[in-house]
Amino acid sequence: MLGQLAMQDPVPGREILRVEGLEVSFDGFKALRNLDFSLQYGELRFLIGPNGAGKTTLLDVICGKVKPSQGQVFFKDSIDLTKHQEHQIAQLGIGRKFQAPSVFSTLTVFENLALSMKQQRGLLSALWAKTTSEQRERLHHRLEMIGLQSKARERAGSLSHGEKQWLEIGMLLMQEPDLLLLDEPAAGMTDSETEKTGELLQQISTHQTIIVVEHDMEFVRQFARTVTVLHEGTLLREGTMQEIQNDKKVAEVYLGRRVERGA
Ligand SMILES: Nc1ncnc2c1ncn2[C@@H]1O[C@H](COP(=O)(O)OP(=O)(O)OP(=O)(O)O)[C@@H](O)[C@H]1O
Repeated sequence: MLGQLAMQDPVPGREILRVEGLEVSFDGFKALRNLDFSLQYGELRFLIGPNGAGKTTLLDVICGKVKPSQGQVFFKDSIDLTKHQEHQIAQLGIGRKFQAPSVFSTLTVFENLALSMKQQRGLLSALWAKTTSEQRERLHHRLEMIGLQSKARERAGSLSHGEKQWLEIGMLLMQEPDLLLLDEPAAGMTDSETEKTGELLQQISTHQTIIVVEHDMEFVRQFARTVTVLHEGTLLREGTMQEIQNDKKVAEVYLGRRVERGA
């Protein structure tokens, strides 16, 4: 059942995700309230908002980490994610990456990717089993995509912070998710690493859909097509970065600060 649903073909121009009337309550405090949000296949959507706006909570609900007190989250039209557990949601095709990279530092880049392949085998048998030529092709394709071909045999622990982040994105891609949820993927990166990360996200979004929670407004300005602004647990504005930057209400909720890098 889960497998069948996960194999539905993406249809560009249609919704992959629809959130309706979402409410999340932590001991009576509403981190999300009456939130409606939708996303089309192939979007690279940036989610911004001041601290405590509810961005992480929204990703937590989508991936099943947090259960809402009200509302629904539909994936691919008919799958209500609120009715599924975290591991089932991962199987359905939603991958989550947290801010800090978590790679196996004593294994090589290649081994990290190989271990992450969508497969039925356990961790150890996956490590020792021979890869098929089709799998090797997929691995090399992802290595090339994340720009780590020349470092395939190096231990992941020796990579720079930026390279570890790309490796983790590559590991996520080995699971072939239809929707990726990324939490500040460029945090702590150098300018050139940040640029490469933006290009990588754009490349990924030619085949998959991405939601990025981001605080770095320069990064958002450079790579966002559509930006969603959350404030106090609900949707404040949605539009291009230019529209968002010129919006008085958005400027207000950022406490009068200009919407600048690190805001
Ligand atoms: N497990 C929890 N228990 C109690 N309150 C929580 C919990 N998780 C989040 N909150 C509260 O819910 C609100 C929204 O938090 P959330 O982390 O989603 O915001 P955010 O927009 O991601 O903020 P930031 O940009 O600072 O990460 C905050 O006021 C936060 O303190």
